[in-house]
Amino acid sequence: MTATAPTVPGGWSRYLRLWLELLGLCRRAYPGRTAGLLAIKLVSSVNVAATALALQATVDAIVHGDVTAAAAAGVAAAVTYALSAYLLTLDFTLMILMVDSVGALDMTRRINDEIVGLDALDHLERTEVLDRITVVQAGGWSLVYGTWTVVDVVAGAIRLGLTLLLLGTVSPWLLLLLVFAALPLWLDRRGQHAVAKAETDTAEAFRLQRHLFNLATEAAGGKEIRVSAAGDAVTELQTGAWDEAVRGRTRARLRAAGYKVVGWVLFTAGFAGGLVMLLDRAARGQGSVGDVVLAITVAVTLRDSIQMTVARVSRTASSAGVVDAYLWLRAYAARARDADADGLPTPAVLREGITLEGVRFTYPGTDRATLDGLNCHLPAGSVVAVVGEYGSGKTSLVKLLCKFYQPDAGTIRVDGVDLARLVTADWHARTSAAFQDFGRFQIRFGQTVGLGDVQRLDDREAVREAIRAADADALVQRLPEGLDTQLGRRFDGVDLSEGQWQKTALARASMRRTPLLLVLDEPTASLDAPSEHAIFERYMARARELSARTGTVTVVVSHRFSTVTDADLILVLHAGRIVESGTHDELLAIGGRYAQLYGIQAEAYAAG
Ligand SMILES: Nc1ncnc2c1ncn2[C@@H]1O[C@H](COP(=O)(O)OP(=O)(O)OP(=O)(O)O)[C@@H](O)[C@H]1O
Repeated sequence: MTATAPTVPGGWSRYLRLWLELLGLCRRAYPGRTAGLLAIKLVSSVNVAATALALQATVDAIVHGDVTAAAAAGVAAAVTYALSAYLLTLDFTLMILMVDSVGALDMTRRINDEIVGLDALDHLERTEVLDRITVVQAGGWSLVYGTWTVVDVVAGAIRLGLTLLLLGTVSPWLLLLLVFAALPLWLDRRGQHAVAKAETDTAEAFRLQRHLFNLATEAAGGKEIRVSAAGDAVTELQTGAWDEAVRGRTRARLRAAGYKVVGWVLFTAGFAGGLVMLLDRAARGQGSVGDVVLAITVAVTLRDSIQMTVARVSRTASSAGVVDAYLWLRAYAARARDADADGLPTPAVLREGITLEGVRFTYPGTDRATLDGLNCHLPAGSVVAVVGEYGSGKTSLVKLLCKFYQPDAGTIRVDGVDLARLVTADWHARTSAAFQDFGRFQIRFGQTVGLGDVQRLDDREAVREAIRAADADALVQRLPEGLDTQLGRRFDGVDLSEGQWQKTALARASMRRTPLLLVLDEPTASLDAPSEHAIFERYMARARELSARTGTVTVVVSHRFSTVTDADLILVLHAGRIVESGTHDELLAIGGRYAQLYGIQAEAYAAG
């Protein structure tokens, strides 16, 4: 995926399409409730005019001495007035139900499916994507709420239109109130725009604050913070981030409030002028008494109508920040998926292997290449060791092989086909990997292993086989309920040591039967020397077995050189470049960097 931002097609129509789509979602999930809500909003919007007309008829009937007509119109006025209050309560209750169910449940699932479930990893390290995910995840419900607010705006506009129509029948001059009504709307929108921008601008500071909070309260980071007495320093950093975020948002909210006050002052002036004119007409005996009552009734409710419409438009505008972020993320995800849609199938078996040609890679948001000028061939069926000092780029190289990122330049070929052209999900389905920062899935032990091949998640025999491959049989035997043991103390389960968690990650990586790429990134970093030895022996045997079955390339990353001496090919990385490559014996014979570092480590081990 390229680093450029996606363009979201369609100006205003894109909002309209999304609102209609979300209304469709509500209709499919709750047809009765959706129809009910639409009906309530429509009836409410015409009800005010009905009340005003009934009052006008009542007063005129009284003036003409027609008691029966006056009583009938009076009852109609009372019923429509009571109906307003009843509909308001019903509307509120149904709205809450709708937003809770569709907004919280269905939208969260959608957001996860559409955006968070992207196959690549680079989006999780791009701030422009992360900022939007922060906004959307916190406000998924507001997408649905915003949609219904748009329906409210339409209903409010109908109500406002009817109100103005009735006022126009009394005096066309009263229609000027429309101009005064538009001013607060426009000013309020400007304020909301500033607030939405401030929310996106400060999302990073909020994320930092949450990260620091989690760091201090979760067991892993919390231990180190307590031992190093860094609690105050972390709190200070957290307060700083919080302060920055809140200050930005408060400034924008104050500006928005200022716009609102100015808008209301202007409207109040216009409204007062209209009332003076009405009183003048009444004093000069123009129109019926009923007309005057009608004008006063609707003029009084006009204030409410406008206030409600302004509030709804601002609510819609305030959810526009979330809508924009959501549409941007959808376009981003669609582009990523489109790039994959025409992808080529992953081969069933590797025949030649994986070839890197002039590969350069720079992490998103950084300006220095982490890997540069990588040229090498990883033959099908081989065990390739990648060694080098800390930070030399070993893990970055395997991330490229796993297609989590795209190189900035150069190509990675799989049996001659550019890896970028293979369907990412298919390539992932044929990749097995245990990473250095392995996941600690706090579910049942059997599941944490079975997740390595979801199709065989419940295949206990397959899970047991993977456990044996990772030399973790003894660990399972010690667990109170074996494969069914719940992991993680937070869930009333068993906590594992670092080495034991690493073994579960290794077992997970052993679930797939036909991977084309098997990545073991520092697979024994948390294990003791005997376990390390046993694991390497088992993995060399497994690599040979996979090699015969599917031509799998096994890539082992290690900075302990002694563990990889049996590899078919050793790549020595230094500052993002391959500086030497060959077998252990060949590299020793060269007497270069590998030989030097191997010698130093062997001495250190002997001394230890
Ligand atoms: N997500 C990232 N964003 C930006 N820079 C990164 C990221 N991950 C790694 N780097 C940088 O890339 C360089 C290579 O890191 P990498 O993890 O590939 O090295 P490594 O050889 O695997 O190191 P180690 O032996 O410590 O695991 C380092 O300078 C690191 O800071």
